[in-house]
Amino acid sequence: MRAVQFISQAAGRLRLQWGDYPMRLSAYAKINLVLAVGGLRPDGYHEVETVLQQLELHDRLELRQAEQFTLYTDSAEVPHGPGNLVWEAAALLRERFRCPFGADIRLYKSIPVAAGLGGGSADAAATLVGLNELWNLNLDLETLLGLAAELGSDVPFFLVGPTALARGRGEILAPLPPAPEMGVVLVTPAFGVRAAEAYAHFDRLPGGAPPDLTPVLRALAEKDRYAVAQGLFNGLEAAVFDLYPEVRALKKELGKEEGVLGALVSGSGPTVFGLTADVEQAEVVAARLRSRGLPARATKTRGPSS
Ligand SMILES: C[C@@](CO)(OP(=O)(O)O)[C@H](O)COP(=O)(O)OP(=O)(O)OC[C@H]1O[C@@H](n2ccc(N)nc2=O)[C@H](O)[C@@H]1O
Ligand SMILES: Nc1ncnc2c1ncn2[C@@H]1O[C@H](COP(=O)(O)OP(=O)(O)O)[C@@H](O)[C@H]1O
Repeated sequence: MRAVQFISQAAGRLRLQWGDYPMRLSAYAKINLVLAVGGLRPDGYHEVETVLQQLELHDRLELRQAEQFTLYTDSAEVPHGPGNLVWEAAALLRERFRCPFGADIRLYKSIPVAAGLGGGSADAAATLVGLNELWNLNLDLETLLGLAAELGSDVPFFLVGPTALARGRGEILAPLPPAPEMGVVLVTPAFGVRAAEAYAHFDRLPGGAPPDLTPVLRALAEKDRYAVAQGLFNGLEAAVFDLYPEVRALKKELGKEEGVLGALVSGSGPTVFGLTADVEQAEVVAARLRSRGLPARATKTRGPSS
């Protein structure tokens, strides 16, 4: 892993601001522009090669020093204690570094849960960064990346963003040039899909040809949003469609919309995203879809300094 390359970028990746009290962080969602899935490994994970891109859509966290450790969240869809990735990240730090400290953490969810948008992973990464500051642990990025990988395959990416290539089970990162700014329409059905379920079903289906990542990597380097949209690929998509045919229908609907340059299921789904030239176009498309009763929202890609 080229973790060292990321050290100087660390703090800027998660928007981190704290005055006297409390510390506030934003935890940004992701989409997978490309997700190539390889073989099942002896440890139960699949080899992947994926281009991850952060979005402006984000959860918010507030942290402050306290005697005990407590977690409040405004979402009824995530655990309010153990099992919440915020709780798990804090527990890992406390146990590994024998931290005697407590904290009150408030988590305000905006990223849909179990939607393929990496919300839990983003929250976990933000918690690692926030508590590292709050508790003065002085852990370097390489250490944080290792802890992040223990919490989940996608968590390390959220320490670096906004655009990266991930390999292995998702934890081996290489930076990529930030994507050109694009509008993103998200259509998220009311049900969730677990990553384990999508990968397990992938194993039951016949394998396809592995995609060539070169066009998307070139498109990112050239900041060519049309070529990025042309290169979209998700190896889990067929499994998600097979399990949930309504997701295939949603992708068709979104792909037909004027102004949508390309559409794809994000990660293990069920969110389908559509790329547009800018956020204004994404808002127009999302409003049109909402007027037809579809659960759509607009956001945009996150850039290096946003
Ligand atoms: C599919 C992806 C695409 O970015 O994300 P989501 O769309 O779910 O957010 C990731 O691979 C999900 O990453 P993450 O959600 O962190 O997964 P983990 O908690 O590490 O693993 C959950 C389960 O998914 C399966 N898994 C995960 C990653 C991987 N490379 N191979 C796998 O087979 C395993 O069954 C594992 O037990
Ligand atoms: N802070 C959190 N936010 C979202 N989901 C969480 C969180 N903590 C634990 N989870 C659990 O993690 C699972 C995956 O959620 P999420 O990260 O939103 O989805 P995905 O892996 O599809 O991107 C869900 O079952 C959810 O209950």
